[in-house]
Amino acid sequence: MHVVSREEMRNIDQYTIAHIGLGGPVLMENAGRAVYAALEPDLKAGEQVTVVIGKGNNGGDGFVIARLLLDSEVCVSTWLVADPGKITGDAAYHMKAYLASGGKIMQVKDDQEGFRRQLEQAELIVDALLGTGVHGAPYPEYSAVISQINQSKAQVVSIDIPSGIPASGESFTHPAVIADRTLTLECPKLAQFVEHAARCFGTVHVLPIGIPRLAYRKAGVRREVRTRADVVRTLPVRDPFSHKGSHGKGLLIAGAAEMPGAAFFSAKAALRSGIGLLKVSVPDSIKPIIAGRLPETMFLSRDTISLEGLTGVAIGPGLGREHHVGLLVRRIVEESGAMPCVIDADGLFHLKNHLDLLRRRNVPAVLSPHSGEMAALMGMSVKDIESDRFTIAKMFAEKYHVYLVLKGKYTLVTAPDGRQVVNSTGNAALAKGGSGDVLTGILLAFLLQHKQMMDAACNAVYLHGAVADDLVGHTHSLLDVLATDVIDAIPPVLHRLYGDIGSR
Ligand SMILES: NC(=O)C1=CN([C@@H]2O[C@H](COP(=O)(O)OP(=O)(O)OC[C@H]3O[C@@H](n4cnc5c(N)ncnc54)[C@H](O)[C@@H]3O)[C@@H](O)[C@H]2O)[C@@H](O)CC1
Ligand SMILES: Nc1ncnc2c1ncn2[C@@H]1O[C@H](COP(=O)(O)OP(=O)(O)O)[C@@H](O)[C@H]1O
Ligand SMILES: [K+]
Repeated sequence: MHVVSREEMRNIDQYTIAHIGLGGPVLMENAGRAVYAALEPDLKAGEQVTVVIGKGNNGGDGFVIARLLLDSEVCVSTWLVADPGKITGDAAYHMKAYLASGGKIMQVKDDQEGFRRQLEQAELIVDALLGTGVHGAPYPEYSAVISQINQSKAQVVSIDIPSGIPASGESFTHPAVIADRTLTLECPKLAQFVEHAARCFGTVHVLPIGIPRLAYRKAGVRREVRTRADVVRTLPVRDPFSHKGSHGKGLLIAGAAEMPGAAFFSAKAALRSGIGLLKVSVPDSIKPIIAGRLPETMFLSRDTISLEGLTGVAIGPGLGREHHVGLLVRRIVEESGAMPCVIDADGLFHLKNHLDLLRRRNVPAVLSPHSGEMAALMGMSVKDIESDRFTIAKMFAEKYHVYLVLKGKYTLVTAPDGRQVVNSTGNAALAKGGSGDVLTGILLAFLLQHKQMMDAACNAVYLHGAVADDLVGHTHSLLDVLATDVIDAIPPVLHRLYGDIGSR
């Protein structure tokens, strides 16, 4: 499933209309019908449904929905914020069809009191005020209606996007509808994955409206949401005659005297994720603790680290910030140029002023910062990163020729060529120390087993989140999931994914 900016969505619509020949009114009819079909199962006879309509094509969708509601058992009332005489194009076409079907239109500006009463009675509000075409803060008459909708006790369903939200995820301070549910047309817009905007969407359902895939290709969209089907299609399948050397020989350089856990989490997660052989390098002082818990690993002393015979390396979790550690990080990044190298946590800290090392590598490195680490790498604030993460991630990955795993609620993986994949799994149970270390281990193991680095990174992030979802869905709450729980719950999730592979 693609994820688009405002401009990309406009180009996709225009291509479909101009070159595929599906007219705007057809797409609008499809959109309205898809929304009606999504609403229908929950509609109750006699229910008060208020459709609030703006001047543009989002309002046009509203007219189609209102027309279909006319023939249902609900009581529909349709309120217009704009002047009907100013409605043009496809929206005017469907306004006419609505009126000709016996529908009535009220104008908010003509009957403010009636509108207030209507919202008080309403059980369901369909928000078709503003869609992807909004620019800047909603005009005063729209803002007033938005705040009335937000004060109402009715269920609010936004069409395409909660009205007022800038679709490309730009930061904003103006009012926007806070929906209980958003019925997104055709494909998700960037704003759905950007924190401030995302909070306004409620539950999201994406409704196809019949746009062919060719239109996405023509519009040059290279951004997707990872689905379970993508993961099942790309997980590595073991050759029955394979041996331990076939599944990667990795080295994990992690841990410090005061942070032994990080090395343990990454190592155990790598083992649970299928790595063939794992060597671990921790300071001698903590080796006995780690070795006692990880009998499956071999150990390399920090002073004699060599990459010979290895096929991949991960460096960073709990490493510490001393000067000599920085030298080690830079040496490893330079010497591992011909194999995958995951850089996380303190590894990123030490790389901050040496990012050019990344460009000299033959095999792109995989960096897995959270927003704070990304902000430090870029010399920006976390707020700046969060408000423009798609653009910043793309710029960084292209500039330094890396796979960037920008972690967060919707972890975003960006390839060196700018392709982007948004992860859809995971929950706030992962907002706890150690979760990132687990991901580093999964990343290392997957990079050494997948054919394509992008698939490896995306599948690792998907699995990490899916395990947290599985735990919270069955046995845990959002509070009590530990990094060790995530590691221990990898097997049942992988088991089910591999069960599905049987039929691929
Ligand atoms: N053929 C198409 O392009 C299709 C469009 N669709 C719908 O059309 C929407 C996009 O339509 P439009 O591009 O007409 O845009 P919108 O309906 O989102 O709104 C733009 C309209 O609002 C006005 N406007 C812009 N900024 C404003 C502001 N700050 N305050 C108040 N009014 C403002 C503009 O003058 C314009 O008339 C989508 O979100 C989707 O719901 C769907 O019907 C599918 C087909
Ligand atoms: N609210 C959340 N929803 C979904 N995933 C989350 C959330 N908070 C954190 N995560 C995930 O948990 C991991 C945390 O990584 P990180 O901050 O590096 O943790 P640590 O440094 O403690 O190991 C990331 O993969 C991140 O995407
Ligand atoms: K809307």
